[in-house]
Amino acid sequence: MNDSTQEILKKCSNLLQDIKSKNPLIHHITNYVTINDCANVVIAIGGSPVMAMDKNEVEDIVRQADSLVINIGTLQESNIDSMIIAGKKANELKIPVVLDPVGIGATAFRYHTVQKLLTEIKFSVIKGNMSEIKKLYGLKVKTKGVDSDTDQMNGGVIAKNLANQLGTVVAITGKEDCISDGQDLYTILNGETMLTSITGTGCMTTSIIGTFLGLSNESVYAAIAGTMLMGIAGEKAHQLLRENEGSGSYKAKLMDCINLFNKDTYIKEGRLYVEKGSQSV
Ligand SMILES: Nc1ncnc2c1ncn2[C@@H]1O[C@H](COP(=O)(O)OP(=O)(O)O)[C@@H](O)[C@H]1O
Ligand SMILES: Cc1ncsc1CCOP(=O)(O)O
Ligand SMILES: [Mg+2]
Repeated sequence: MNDSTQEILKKCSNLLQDIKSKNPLIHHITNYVTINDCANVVIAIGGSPVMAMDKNEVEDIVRQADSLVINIGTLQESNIDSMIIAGKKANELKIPVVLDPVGIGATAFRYHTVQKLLTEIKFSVIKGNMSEIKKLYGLKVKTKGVDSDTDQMNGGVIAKNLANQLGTVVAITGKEDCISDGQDLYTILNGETMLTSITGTGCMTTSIIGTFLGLSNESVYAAIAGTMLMGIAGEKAHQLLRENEGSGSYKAKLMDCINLFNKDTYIKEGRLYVEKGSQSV
């Protein structure tokens, strides 16, 4: 691990402490499958969630918020205007916005909505699984609902190129997580296959990134800190599983590990690989 890796882990650690002391408010326009889990992870790391979707109130809510999470998991026509109103207001007020394009490859409706969101809103971070980011990048993908493509090949190149194209930070989750601001590439080796045995770990990762964004003006560190937190917590939760305990117990332990994640955890457990811009990926 080189110095710059250590510095980044320290930065993640400091950001987490800031969340705990400042309690940022995170506005979500999100899906009804994982909404409660997303609210709980935000609280577990020290933030304060508010879920508000109606177009009559999103502008008032986002004004009070430190960041905005837009997640299209159960996209409905009525929420598209809300997303655009909230996103534009957030941009105007310089409140960071993160997008999770859940299941973008599953329907034309989701795909065209994301294209519209991209023309109307400037996102600080776009976080998706491999299928979602490949679709956004214009590749042909095998789509099965909101599930991810297990082929993780070229994740680094895709993250970097897409981040460049869209002028944002791109975070791809999977066996390895690839994060890029278009210049540097950060690969997170933390993670645990059991994270895929419960729904919502991707959405929760996005909400955690959103919480970090509420305090950091460097989006790439918010994306690293948020993504790595889920990977490490996933590993720790797995270590705590006893015989005869399955995905239900894993979910409860995951929430505990997210809540008990402390300032030293990044430094002790973080497995991060950094490739600076001049190095080709
Ligand atoms: N094969 C895997 N091995 C280890 N960790 C994984 C694996 N697949 C996904 N993860 C982790 O699970 C979490 C959710 O990622 P992912 O499954 O890609 O998102 P989504 O739930 O949106 O499909 C992330 O923390 C990611 O690092
Ligand atoms: C199952 C499902 N269906 C629509 S949204 C959703 C949750 C997706 O959560 P994640 O992207 O974290 O797996
Ligand atoms: Mg997802």
